[in-house]
Amino acid sequence: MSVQALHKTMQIGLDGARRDAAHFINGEFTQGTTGKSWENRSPLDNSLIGRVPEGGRAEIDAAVTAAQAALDGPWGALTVGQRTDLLAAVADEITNRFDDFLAAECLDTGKPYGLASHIDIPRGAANFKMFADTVKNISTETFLLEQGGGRSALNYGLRRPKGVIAVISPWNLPLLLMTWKVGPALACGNTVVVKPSEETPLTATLLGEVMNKVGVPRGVYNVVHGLGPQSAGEFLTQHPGVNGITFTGETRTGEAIMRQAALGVRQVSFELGGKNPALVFADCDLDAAVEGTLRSAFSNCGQVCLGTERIYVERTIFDAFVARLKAGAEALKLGRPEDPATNLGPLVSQDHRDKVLSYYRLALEEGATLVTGGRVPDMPGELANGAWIAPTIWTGLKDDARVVNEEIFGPCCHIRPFDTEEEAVRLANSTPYGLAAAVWTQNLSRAHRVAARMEVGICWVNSWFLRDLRTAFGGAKQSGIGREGGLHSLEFYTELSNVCIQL
Ligand SMILES: NC(=O)C1=CN([C@@H]2O[C@H](COP(=O)(O)OP(=O)(O)OC[C@H]3O[C@@H](n4cnc5c(N)ncnc54)[C@H](O)[C@@H]3O)[C@@H](O)[C@H]2O)C=CC1
Ligand SMILES: O=C(O)/C=C/C=C(\O)C(=O)O
Repeated sequence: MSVQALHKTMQIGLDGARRDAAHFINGEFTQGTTGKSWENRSPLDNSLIGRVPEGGRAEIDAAVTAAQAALDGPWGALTVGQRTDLLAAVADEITNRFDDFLAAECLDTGKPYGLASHIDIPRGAANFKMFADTVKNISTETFLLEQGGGRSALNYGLRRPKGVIAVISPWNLPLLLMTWKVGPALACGNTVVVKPSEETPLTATLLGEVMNKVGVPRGVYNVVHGLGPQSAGEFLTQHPGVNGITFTGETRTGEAIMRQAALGVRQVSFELGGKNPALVFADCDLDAAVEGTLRSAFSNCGQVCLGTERIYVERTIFDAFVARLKAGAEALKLGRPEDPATNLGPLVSQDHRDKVLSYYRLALEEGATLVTGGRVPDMPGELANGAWIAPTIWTGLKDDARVVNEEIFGPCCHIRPFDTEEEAVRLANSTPYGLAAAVWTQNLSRAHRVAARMEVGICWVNSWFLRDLRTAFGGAKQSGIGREGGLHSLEFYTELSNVCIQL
């Protein structure tokens, strides 16, 4: 199906010939009152997808007020069973409208259908289903305090929703990462105001239709579009009616949001940037290590915070690994989302490509050997106007090179040899980030030993992006604050109080 045909399949908010986005406030689609908007352009060919309204303080106020009213009213009055039934219905409706969500996500991001239909959209549904199941089965602690003389007191924990949660989400996995926060927030009984990334407004808007269709009360799920600083993002995170802020995105943005959250001492949950290492030992299954590293470096055009940008390979297999990764990268097919042969789409925007290209230039200035890529590829027809970029591999950089230390967020990686396990661990940990690592070895003892020493939130062994949604997920060091996933999400999305009863 062509992108033009996809435009016609979708019915978003204020429907029209173009796919204009809309705020979704108190169960209604609206263009808001600021009169400001921006163009949403396709990263495939720079064509106009539609316009996106920019929300201001009035829209944020209206959304937070609606969210609070829903908490005080119909949403707060539901039993856990009624609430989780509604969230299961949300999951089912996302699945019913799979093609609409797929079209919207691929319009905004240009990512291949093959990727979005296996990862982004199913996870959008699973994030509601899994947390609905989780909250039906939670218990809290109980302690009997023995005071002596036959007296005692019973203590038990109670979990209450935190209140109105601000969700600030990025553009790389828009539906997946937004619902990863909205799912547990609603399952725990909160209401949300979402500020999606300005690059990818469509799936958050479309989810509003799903909420209305299945009967989620108005005000429970709100969306206000806008930018970050001095716009909807900042206004939302500063709003005194917001009780907690959850954010996925760049570390420096996390710092800004943390300052905003300090007003009124609101709690934050952050999943931030990374500069993730892969350690490839000579005793690995080389086929699996090459295939896994190809995915971890290049999937989603390298726009995955868990992706690998630093690869350390034991010297005895270094040349073979570099040659095989190069061959794999050169075999990746760039193309349109709907083409089943496509492996890689474009980057999300021209601006982001400018940023990634600046690192491609910097790598050469810093003395890298270019193994492959490093350029803008020739694309046919109107695709020549898109944000395309070639998958790129470097070797030969010094450990203190900026390209080896700064998050680039593009389809690129640097490969460096190592001689000992100790050296590999030291190199992997020599970063202020601590999100993810991948270890490739068939030596079980080494796998456990090295994994235990990785200063990260998640360490994959002989795998990558294998996600069990019940597990703790988040970043160490400058890669985040807190953990979400399964029961861990309750720590942020609920307030735990202790009841102490003198018996
Ligand atoms: N998952 C990740 O780790 C991601 C990392 N990035 C990295 O971040 C770089 C910049 O990309 P951006 O889209 O600009 O990411 P960003 O981190 O600046 O923005 C993410 C979200 O935060 C919002 N935001 C920005 N400033 C804000 C503020 N002061 N208050 C409240 N909200 C604010 C944005 O509007 C957007 O919704 C990329 O080049 C990439 O390197 C980008 C997207 C995701
Ligand atoms: O929750 C997941 O499975 C994936 C998370 C990925 C990111 O947080 C990211 O790429 O930003």
